[in-house]
Amino acid sequence: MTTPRHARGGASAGHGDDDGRRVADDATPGDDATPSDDPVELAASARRQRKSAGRLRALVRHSIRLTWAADRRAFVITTVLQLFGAAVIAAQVLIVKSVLDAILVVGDGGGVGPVVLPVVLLAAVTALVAVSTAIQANQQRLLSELVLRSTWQQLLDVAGAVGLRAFESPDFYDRLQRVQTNALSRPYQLTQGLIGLAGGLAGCIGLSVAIVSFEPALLPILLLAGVPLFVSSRRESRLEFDFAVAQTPRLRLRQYLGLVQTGRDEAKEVRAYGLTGALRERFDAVYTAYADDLRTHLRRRTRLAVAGNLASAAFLAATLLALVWLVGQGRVTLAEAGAAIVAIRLLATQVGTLFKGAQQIFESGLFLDDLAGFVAMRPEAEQAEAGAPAPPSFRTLRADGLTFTYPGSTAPALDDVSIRLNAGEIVALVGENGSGKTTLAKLLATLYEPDGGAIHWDDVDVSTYSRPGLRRSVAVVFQDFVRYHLSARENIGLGDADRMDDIDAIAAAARRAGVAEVVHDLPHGWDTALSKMFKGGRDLSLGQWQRVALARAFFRDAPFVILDEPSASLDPRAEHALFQSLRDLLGGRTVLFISHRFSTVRTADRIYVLDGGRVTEQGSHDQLMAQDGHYAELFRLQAAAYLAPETSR
Ligand SMILES: Nc1ncnc2c1ncn2[C@@H]1O[C@H](COP(=O)(O)OP(=O)(O)OP(=O)(O)O)[C@@H](O)[C@H]1O
Repeated sequence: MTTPRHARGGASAGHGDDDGRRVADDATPGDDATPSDDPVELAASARRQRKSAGRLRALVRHSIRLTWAADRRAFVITTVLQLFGAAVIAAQVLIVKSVLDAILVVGDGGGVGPVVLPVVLLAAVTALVAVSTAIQANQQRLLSELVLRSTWQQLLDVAGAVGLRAFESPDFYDRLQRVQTNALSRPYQLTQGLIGLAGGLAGCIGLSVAIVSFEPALLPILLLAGVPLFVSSRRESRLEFDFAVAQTPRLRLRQYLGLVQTGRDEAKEVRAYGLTGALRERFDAVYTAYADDLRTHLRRRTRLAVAGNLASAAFLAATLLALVWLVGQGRVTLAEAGAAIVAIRLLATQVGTLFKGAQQIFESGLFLDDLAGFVAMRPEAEQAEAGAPAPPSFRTLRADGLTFTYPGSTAPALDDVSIRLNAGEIVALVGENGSGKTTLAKLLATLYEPDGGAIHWDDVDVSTYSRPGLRRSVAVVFQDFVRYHLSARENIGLGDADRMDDIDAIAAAARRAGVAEVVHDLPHGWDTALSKMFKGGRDLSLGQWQRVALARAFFRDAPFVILDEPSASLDPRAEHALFQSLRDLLGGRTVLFISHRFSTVRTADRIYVLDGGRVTEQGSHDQLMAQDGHYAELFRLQAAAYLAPETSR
């Protein structure tokens, strides 16, 4: 992503950001904390990472931080229960030995008395394990959900902090998509992996101690049994990475094709053009191809898992044979041998849990890197928009020699543009499609930083002010304003979220924008959702929506108002009323408006004409008509279109 002009690098602003930094720091050389979006490079980078020895350590550290930040209590409870479970497993082995000892005594003609206590103990411990497992499963589910929430919070923090320029970058958008997609499944996998790793490790240690207490020689043979599992699980995780990376583009296409067929906005056109069948076929084809690849992939994974487990089983068999030999030698008692068999079986399960946990963490590694790289963008983005407290308004706003090229474009959208707005003036921007009007409005609203030139509020370069602070003094109605699928109250109240409860002011803004009656007729008044997606909701006409967008800007009560084609969907009466009363409606505020309708433009104090990203003419309507240039030509063209039928009568 292109670094904004005023980016100064920067200190971390919160723990989430620290996390992002640290994973990058923890990673060993060659690790790539901000992976490329090229699938081949991603796969190669993932492979490099998996080979590094510190990789698992770095991932575990990051996983713990993520989980800890999500919910300490649930994390502690789950970990303690897992460790408790592991300790109990080791105790179970020792109790089994006591039971066997007691049974052998009974077999030798002794009374049943000595058997009672170990059997009761074994039953109690078994019940304890069952209860602890049930509690743990619930805690684990809760923890996974909380990690998911925390991941979403971090993701939304970044999405909200980055400048608009980021949304022009395919790299940013790809990463946002990937983090979003993964955020749904990876935190769960990560939590499971972490807990499995901790529990498996503790279980292995406990059982190893128990086995060593019977016969130390058994342990090395048993440890060897873990090697094939280790090798096969590493290969499996590598396969999983490659599969995930290779399938990402297909997955995105599938998601998109699903969206087009289920989206409300698309529904009209899909039906009008009869696209249901064609789109469905494409969706099915993409899904089938994925399913075929998944089958092949799973076959490979199964082959690996079978090979690993068979080899491991062979080592286990060798251990059991060794045990029989040790019993024959008299080095191990029958009770110890029986308990050792139980321990060996349990150890195999624990080793499996351990490797599965490590594998899950490895498989989440790509997601963690993506997330870390993504989260690390936040402090830089915030730093780029930081500055001195912004003044509440200006007497004069001056844009001097603004130049701006959209990321990825070669031709500038604005080229050496200078304009001026005095407080209280109504200034219009006109020009043909693509001449740069909206781009200039976005720069004046401080949504983009210019590549060259500067914007001054009372002779101070606005890049020295906090941009969010400046934006509090600006109200914009965009050409493609947002129709929030929220209540009527929120649709207007979001103009100034801090005053959302001020229903009187919201109602006043609605009256000024001519939408109060529409709200009055809604079934639940202000609480009616302006969307058919929710129960009791209502949709509005495009013109009514435009009035809602205007009401939102009026409610903001900002000294500088930008209106980008505010009347495009208004009927002629409403448009006339809007521009006739613009001065009253906006009472002394500075207004910049963009319009293609010259009948509305002529009311402006000053008009700037843009052509090919440059200001070519400026002045009042009368001055521009007198100049007889581009403006006059466009004005006459439009006027003639209206007058032609009448004159031809
Ligand atoms: N997000 C973008 N990325 C790349 N180029 C863009 C982007 N938005 C606009 N442009 C280009 O910048 C130039 C100016 O666009 P702008 O939207 O400012 O024009 P406009 O005068 O507002 O046009 P219209 O009257 O059609 O709304 C055009 O060449 C356009 O293609």
